[in-house]
Amino acid sequence: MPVFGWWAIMSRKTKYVFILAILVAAIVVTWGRAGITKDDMERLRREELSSQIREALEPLEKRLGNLEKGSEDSKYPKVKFLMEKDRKRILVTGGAGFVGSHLVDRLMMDGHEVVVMDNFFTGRKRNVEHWLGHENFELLNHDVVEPLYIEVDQIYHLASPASPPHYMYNPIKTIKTNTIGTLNMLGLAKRVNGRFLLASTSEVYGDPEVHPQNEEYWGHVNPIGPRACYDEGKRVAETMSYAYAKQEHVQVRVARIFNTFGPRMHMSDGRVVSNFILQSLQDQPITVFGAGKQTRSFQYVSDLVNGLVMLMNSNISTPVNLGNPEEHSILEFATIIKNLVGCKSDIVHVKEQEDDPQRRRPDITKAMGMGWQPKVSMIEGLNRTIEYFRQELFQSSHNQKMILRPDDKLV
Ligand SMILES: O=C(O)[C@H]1O[C@H](OP(=O)(O)OP(=O)(O)OC[C@H]2O[C@@H](n3ccc(=O)[nH]c3=O)[C@H](O)[C@@H]2O)[C@H](O)[C@@H](O)[C@@H]1O
Repeated sequence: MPVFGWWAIMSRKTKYVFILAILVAAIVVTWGRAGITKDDMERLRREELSSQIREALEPLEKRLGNLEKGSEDSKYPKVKFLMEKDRKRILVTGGAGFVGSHLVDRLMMDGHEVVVMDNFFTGRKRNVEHWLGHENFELLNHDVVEPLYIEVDQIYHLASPASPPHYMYNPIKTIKTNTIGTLNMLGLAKRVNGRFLLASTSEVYGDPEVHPQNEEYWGHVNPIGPRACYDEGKRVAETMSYAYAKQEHVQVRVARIFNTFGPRMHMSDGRVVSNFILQSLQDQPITVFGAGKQTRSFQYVSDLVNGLVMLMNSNISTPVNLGNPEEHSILEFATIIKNLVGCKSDIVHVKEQEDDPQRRRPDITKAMGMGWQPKVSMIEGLNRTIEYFRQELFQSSHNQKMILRPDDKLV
């Protein structure tokens, strides 16, 4: 039907409504065109676009935030939170060394503030690298032979080379470290009224005539032999500690540490455990010095660390042996390591060392009296250490450095 036909049959009222609707539509279109400019359209388009981008980015930002938070949490091993009154400021001299770094891990994880002082002669930055930047941690490149003025509550004085080839390498420096270095640290303990723990050694017993060695034994040391720089250095360090205790009322603790081993020993440490393990892992001859009848008793490093912390916080001011009494001849020990590694190395006998102590085993009755005893068996400790050196060899052959954190399975 033509349009005019419709118009003809529409009622008058419908015609008015129809005309009104057309007018309103025309006005809206004209006003709309005049009111919304091109710029407005562009702005609206941009706003729409940015809100779409924001919507798309929001979940990504959230995920990124979570990832950052996660990596922040796991950047450092977990430390306890200690109230101000319980938190101590603790100096560890030689804190980047083998034993020192394990002690630092323990003190950090217990929630204390730890200052590590090391001259990096035998210590390595990578032993404490996992704490760099932590608010409770400070690393000082400082030689203990120079005085240090800081404020601390406790001092663990471990600074000194401890492996025979290292301490014999520069005997005068070893003597200075153990005498002047110890005097400096005792002076600091006196000034700040702090507690001082000396890492002494089973070497104060020399080549012992008493077996096993208890703390009452005065020792049998050659004062002019090749080991004297260390043995006599530690003996006079003990003497100085008790002089400061008597004269200046410094609170001193003395740990006589017996042979200790574990991860983070230096590849060129030169002591028997690292030598035998590295030789076995590389199918090289295992070098027993002399006939190998001399004995040693080996403790795992975590047991030593427990003992050091316990002793520091005990009220025992006289010397305490810390060691594992399980005794083996060095020849037996070579066979044990060879079997654990499962290698083809030959055991060879090379020239014996001058003044090498023939028997060594701690009497730990006194340490047990303070509630301490070794928990890690020699075999278990050796397996962990073998694994550590296996990884160390692999990484160094790939030009990578081995960093062992306390929350890694090995420790
Ligand atoms: O490990 C330690 O904690 C101690 O190590 C040394 O004392 P030492 O018992 O002579 O340590 P090693 O050099 O490991 O020697 C142990 C025995 O193994 C022998 N050895 C060592 C190395 C080697 O390749 N082959 C070998 O037969 C040595 O002659 C010695 O009889 C230090 O002098 C101590 O201060 C330190 O506390």
